[in-house]
Amino acid sequence: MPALRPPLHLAPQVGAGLGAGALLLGALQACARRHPADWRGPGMRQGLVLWWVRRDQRLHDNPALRAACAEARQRGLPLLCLAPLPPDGPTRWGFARLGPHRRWVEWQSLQALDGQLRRHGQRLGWTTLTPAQALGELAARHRVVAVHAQQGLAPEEKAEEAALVAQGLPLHRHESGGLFEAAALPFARAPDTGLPALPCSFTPFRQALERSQRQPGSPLPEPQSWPPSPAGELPLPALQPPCPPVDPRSSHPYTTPPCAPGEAAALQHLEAYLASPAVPVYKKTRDALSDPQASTRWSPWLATGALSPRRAWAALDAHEAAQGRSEGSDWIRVELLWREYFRWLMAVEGARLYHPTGLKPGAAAPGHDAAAFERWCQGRTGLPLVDAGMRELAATGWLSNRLRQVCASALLHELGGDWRAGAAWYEAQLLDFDPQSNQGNWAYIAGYGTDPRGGRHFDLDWQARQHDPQGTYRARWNEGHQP
Ligand SMILES: Cc1cc2nc3c(=O)[nH]c(=O)nc-3n(C[C@H](O)[C@H](O)[C@H](O)COP(=O)(O)OP(=O)(O)OC[C@H]3O[C@@H](n4cnc5c(N)ncnc54)[C@H](O)[C@@H]3O)c2cc1C
Repeated sequence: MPALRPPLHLAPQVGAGLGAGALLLGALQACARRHPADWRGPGMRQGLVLWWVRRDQRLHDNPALRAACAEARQRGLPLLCLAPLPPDGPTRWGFARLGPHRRWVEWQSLQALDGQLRRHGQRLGWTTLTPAQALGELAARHRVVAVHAQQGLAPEEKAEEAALVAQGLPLHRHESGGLFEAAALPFARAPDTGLPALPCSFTPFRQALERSQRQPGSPLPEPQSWPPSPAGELPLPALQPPCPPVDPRSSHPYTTPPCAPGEAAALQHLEAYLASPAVPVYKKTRDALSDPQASTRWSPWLATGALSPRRAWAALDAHEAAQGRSEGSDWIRVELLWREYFRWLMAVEGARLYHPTGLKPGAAAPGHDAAAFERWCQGRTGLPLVDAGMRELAATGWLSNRLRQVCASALLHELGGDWRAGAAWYEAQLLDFDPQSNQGNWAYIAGYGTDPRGGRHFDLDWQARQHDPQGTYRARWNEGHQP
């Protein structure tokens, strides 16, 4: 086996942290030089099976991982688990695509997955190269007999898959990350794509599911038997980004164990939340601005895939079986169905969700006031509730659902900003960034999505009186700041 060649291209280096470590294949090469035997093992000559890790960073309920393990074992080949990091680089709006909180959380989530895999004699390799670059490089040196991966939904994810297929890589896509597979939905499916004929808004989607009485599939168990990892050391370059300072006001301190990224913390949190008295009152508390018990806080783990939504749904079933159904448990399911709806909307509409007028081609295109957008990002709009929210987001990577709506509405309606710029800012900042939920919610509020009322304009004074009557939240985040 020849030593690994230098990478064809290196991912762009943006700032410090992960961007500065865009050198996996460089490190692979160095590793191969240090361990010349490592990448010449019989397994590698005969071939290998790959699990391409995407937004499914877990061992439980993971069809792609299970298929990769089964195929590797059946063929007697090693399994390589490889995770290209999320795309980084400057956005068209003038800021980096990965903000410091998300960057660190993405990294920690992979570290946690590596820890889980090591319990089974496996390890995780990662790269800041694109999937096509990284897997192409691998395939140039090793016989990659199969690549198993979670099926992508967003246009960028689909383009990544197309680039692998164009290189002749044997890609197997697995539906995962949602509650339902396409075939289990109660809607007709397009013969060419297999995609469902989705109702035009959320309520008929939910009602059709309720009428059909269809339930999400049961979560799959972890793989029972594991193939060997490729012989020798996996290249694990030291890419760790700096840990952002923990703001003592954070309501989701992701550097502390209960909120830490990864599957183990996700499952512990799921259990703890459902064992708490928070579930029955969820519908009444969910709009709170900063109380960590007010809503489930499952989204950061759902976003990386450390938690499967089917596992969360099944845990709710078990909770109800033991403690009874409640308004709160019903409503958590409704919210999980919102997530599901936006997944299918992205699958069906794809790139249209990124057009200036989204799903409303005849509508007036949004304007954009760049200076006002900048003030919005920095929390200097002079609108106290919005400024407080935007400061919390920048300082902690978290924002309650209510404030996500309020701040989005203010950007669009008070500040004349483009909804796509707002969506890009949330993408960079949110710990729980998820392409479907983010783009779908932004389009909805902007009136370019599936809101039957044509978009939302929140009355800021009313929102402040209703959700921050004493001004505590505004004081917490605005004190000491000039607008
Ligand atoms: C403009 C805007 C952008 C958003 N961007 C994201 C995003 O990038 N990632 C993300 O996960 N959520 C996003 N949301 C949805 C929602 O704000 C978060 O899912 C929720 O605040 C997460 O907190 P939680 O886990 O405590 O939610 P809960 O209130 O406990 O809800 C339980 C789960 O249901 C799902 N859910 C709840 N509300 C929504 C919703 N409106 N749309 C889709 N799914 C929902 C989430 O998976 C959530 O974890 C966005 C909402 C808005 C208005």
